Amino acid sequence: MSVHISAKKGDIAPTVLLPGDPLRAQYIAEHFLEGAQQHNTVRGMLGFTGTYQGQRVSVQGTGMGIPSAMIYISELIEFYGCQTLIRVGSCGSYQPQVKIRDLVLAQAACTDSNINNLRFGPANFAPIADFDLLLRAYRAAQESGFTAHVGNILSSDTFYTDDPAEYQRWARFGVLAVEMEAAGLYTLAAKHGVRALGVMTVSDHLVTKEETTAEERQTSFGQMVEVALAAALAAD
Ligand SMILES: O=P(O)(O)O[C@H]1O[C@H](CO)[C@@H](O)[C@H]1O
Ligand SMILES: O=c1cc[nH]c(=O)[nH]1
Repeated sequence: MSVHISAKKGDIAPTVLLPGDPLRAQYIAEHFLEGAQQHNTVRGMLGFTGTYQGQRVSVQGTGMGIPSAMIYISELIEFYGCQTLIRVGSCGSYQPQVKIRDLVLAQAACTDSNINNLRFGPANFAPIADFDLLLRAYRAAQESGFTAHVGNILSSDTFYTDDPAEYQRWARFGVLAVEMEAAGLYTLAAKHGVRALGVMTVSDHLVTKEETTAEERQTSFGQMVEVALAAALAAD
């Protein structure tokens, strides 16, 4: 086992879906995977491995925020040898055309986190998605008739901000939406030479103030998982 995951080497598939919420990991295992076995309960950060259309897939909760997510992602890559990591999360829309329940495929992820300032000093590193995964996810969404927006997002260190209009600075530069982990995922994928993508569902809207209900989130959430699985397995 690694420090935060109790699975044995080999128990986790090379392809892993990464929801922030560990109970979403359980939901995905129960509704999308066949023969899913729980591989982690340490700190309640549930992880499961099963098959999807005959191919092994794992799903591992990451917790909220870049620091928590980077712990799990580091261990998945360095200890378990995972090669394809796809975040499946919720996000808040910054743009009127990115509507509630739409999908956002994060081509790149800005961040207000200090992770890359620590590495690169005054220069900036641009965390980006794996192009192949991104293309396959977009095509999968199109083929299924799901509305998916491709572009830049913000991975923020804060969920609650002092200034509710702060998002407009990012929105003016075309940033589509905010979440809290993708920049950490993309940075670690670049460091280790593995593939990563963030597929998000818009759960709330900073412009219109709309929010999804729990039931709605479950329905659109299914689209996000379908797209992530199609992209991951088509690329294998
Ligand atoms: O729905 P998840 O995957 O947790 O993602 C989003 O939701 C959490 C905030 O509520 C943050 O983790 C953010 O990135
Ligand atoms: O991080 C997040 C996730 C969903 N919605 C937000 O506004 N922020």
